[in-house]
Amino acid sequence: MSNWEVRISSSRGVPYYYNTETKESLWEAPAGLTQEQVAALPGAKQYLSGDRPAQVRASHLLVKHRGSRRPSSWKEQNITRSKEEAIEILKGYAHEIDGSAEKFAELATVHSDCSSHSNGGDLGFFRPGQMQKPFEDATYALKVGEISDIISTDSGVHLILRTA
Ligand SMILES: O=C(CCc1ccccc1)N[C@H](Cc1nc2ccccc2[nH]1)C(=O)O
Repeated sequence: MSNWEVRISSSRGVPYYYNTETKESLWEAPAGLTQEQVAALPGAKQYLSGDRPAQVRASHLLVKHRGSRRPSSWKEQNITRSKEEAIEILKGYAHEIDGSAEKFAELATVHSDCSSHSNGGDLGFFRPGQMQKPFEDATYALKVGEISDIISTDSGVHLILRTA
């Protein structure tokens, strides 16, 4: 069949169709493909399935470690703590936060290794395909107002508060 696949536009956060052979991109499904053929394209299940709300909003508190993809932050030029140490530190914050959104923003501002610290950890709205998968899945699994368990991404270990 054709060399079409479904991808996500990270700038617009919406799916588009990309032909890996002709390098052509389309916002709408290529003409001539049946509904079934579109649904069978690589990426269709992940990016076309409509069961997730279009966008969510979350704040997070990130503690990086030496295995982080970028072991540096506004706080610390060269982060050398182990992942285990990072998890222990984050457990301490989770205990202090104790489910409070206000405490979450306070601690994220002071302790988060992400630039979003300057905004209480707020990342703004995002859609499926824009954030690292473990982060996206954990956020969508939360109800608004809920705080996640500790989750791990290539960036480090996080606490997530879903806000919308
Ligand atoms: O990628 C960013 C910026 C994220 C951001 C989005 C929207 C508003 C403000 C910040 N910062 C990384 C750390 C990081 N890794 C993450 C992975 C998932 C979600 C948020 C993350 N933050 C880093 O600093 O290494």
